[in-house]
Amino acid sequence: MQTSSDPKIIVALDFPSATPALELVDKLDPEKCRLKVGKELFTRSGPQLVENLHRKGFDVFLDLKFHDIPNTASAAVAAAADLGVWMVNVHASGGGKMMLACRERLDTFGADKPLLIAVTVLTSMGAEDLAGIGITDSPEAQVSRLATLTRNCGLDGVVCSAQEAPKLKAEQGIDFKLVTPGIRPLTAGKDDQQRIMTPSDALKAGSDYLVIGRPITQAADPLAALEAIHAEVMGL
Ligand SMILES: O=C(O)c1cc(=O)[nH]c(=O)n1[C@@H]1O[C@H](COP(=O)(O)O)[C@@H](O)[C@H]1O
Repeated sequence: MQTSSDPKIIVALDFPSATPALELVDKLDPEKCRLKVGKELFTRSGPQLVENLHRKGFDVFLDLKFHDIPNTASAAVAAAADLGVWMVNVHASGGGKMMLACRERLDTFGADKPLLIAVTVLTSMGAEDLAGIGITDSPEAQVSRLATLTRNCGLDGVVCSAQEAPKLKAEQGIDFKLVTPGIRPLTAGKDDQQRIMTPSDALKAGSDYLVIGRPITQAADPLAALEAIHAEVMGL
């Protein structure tokens, strides 16, 4: 499923339960943003909440970052497709066999299947964090490696930092979708993110979709925060 417009902003509904999430959602316009349901909210409120968001007219990115053996991960993305979500993700570090199995399984769903994307290097990680898990390449090099693997497995794009977007667009081509969290307006704090960029700079760098959570959800006036970001990116 997809709305008629193609909103670039994906609001991360990182709330502890459905009630505060829906309080915000009821003020939002599905023509201006999409919604992301992640691990916390899905674990509490599950498929019923996703169905509710669909009834309200929103595209949903189900962000459960599957990372498992090919059989289990591909069954999980099929369950996401049954829910009718717009986008679903896996961890590229789950490897080529896992991603190929997910691709093949989703292809059985025909034209309405969700976009399938892979997380490269989490935007909360820097070079030191990578070294801690035995990866001595820079985040940029590791993102490129995982993006190439992802594209070779036929996935639709990757989750990465907007800092890597120019390089990835050049390497992977214009149609390979770049979904970028770690978006911070100049006035917002960094929180636990490391590889960050402002909304307008991210779009200029080549991001296709901006994932934005706390700068909107924790703002004193979330709707005003979203409107300000929307105005910033619409001017581009
Ligand atoms: O897959 C994601 O959405 C994701 C990948 C990544 O590398 N970094 C990242 O922050 N995210 C998600 O994007 C959102 C960012 O939220 P804020 O940091 O509050 O804007 C969170 O819901 C994260 O789970």
